[in-house]
Amino acid sequence: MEKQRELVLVATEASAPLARKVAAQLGVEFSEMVRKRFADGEVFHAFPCNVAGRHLIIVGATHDDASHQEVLDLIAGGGFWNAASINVVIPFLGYSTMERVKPFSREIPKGITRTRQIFLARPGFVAFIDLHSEAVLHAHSGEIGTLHIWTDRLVVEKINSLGIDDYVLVSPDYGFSKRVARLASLLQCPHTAADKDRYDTDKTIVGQVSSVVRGRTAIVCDDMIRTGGSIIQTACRCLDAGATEVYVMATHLVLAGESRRRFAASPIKKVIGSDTYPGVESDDLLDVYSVAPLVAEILSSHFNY
Ligand SMILES: O=P(O)(O)OC[C@H]1O[C@@H](O)[C@H](O)[C@@H]1O
Repeated sequence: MEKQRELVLVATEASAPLARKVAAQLGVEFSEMVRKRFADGEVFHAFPCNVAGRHLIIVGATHDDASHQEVLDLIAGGGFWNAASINVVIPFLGYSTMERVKPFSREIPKGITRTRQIFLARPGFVAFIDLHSEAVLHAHSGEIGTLHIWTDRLVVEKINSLGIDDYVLVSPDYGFSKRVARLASLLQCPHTAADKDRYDTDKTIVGQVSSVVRGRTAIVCDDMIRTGGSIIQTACRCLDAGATEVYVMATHLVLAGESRRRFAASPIKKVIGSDTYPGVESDDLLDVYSVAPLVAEILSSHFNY
């Protein structure tokens, strides 16, 4: 088959489950990288097939340092073995919330510097999914094709599938309210935003929510859940303001530390999110949908299939 001959789809170790789903949707085989670990922790990588003259697709979240480095290694490897083009899909971009710094803070804007490392490895095309901020797209000088994929269509399908009649979308902060307003216009439902303040690395405080939620189901939407602090507080403010029940939804389910336990103890009805963050699967707490159909569609149109 033409497509199978022209494309090679590989992934970082952690993003292989998502990459398999993308490959199935795209109608190509998933090529598992050959990996061997040395006693000192160094990792040997080899492509399982010839990539020379073929379009290499690399799927890899950069959620931890090892995966970030693996993405860089796979891009460099594709160049070394003469892939016709190197195309990267980053389902979750690590450090994406550190994209701006306060004047004189001496902070390193790692959202920018780490994204720049990816661009400097010389891929031809990089696609990101539901970025915290599009500022990172400007971390290169223009010669690389970038695409920011919004998952609006999947979110709309998921909310419609819940079968709730009267609901309000709620953003935990004003920064995300533009996206929530866009989703609300697609779903033709009301929307509102809470007022969130981040006063320390993992600590936020969320103010009151408008009475538009009274007597309705509130669906709190955000780009990511890390500790769960922002979204759980927003859910509680919705109930304080008279919401009948609360669902929460975020693309990237990081779920760090004690967050699962906090959700289990919260009044939240369901935690909904996608499979961009490695290791996330549906269970008693989580309702996970896949971004694979959307990623496959984007890749098909990128390669003109
Ligand atoms: O409150 P937790 O879950 O720790 O962190 C997630 C929040 O931190 C923000 O920057 C994200 O956009 C999201 O609103």
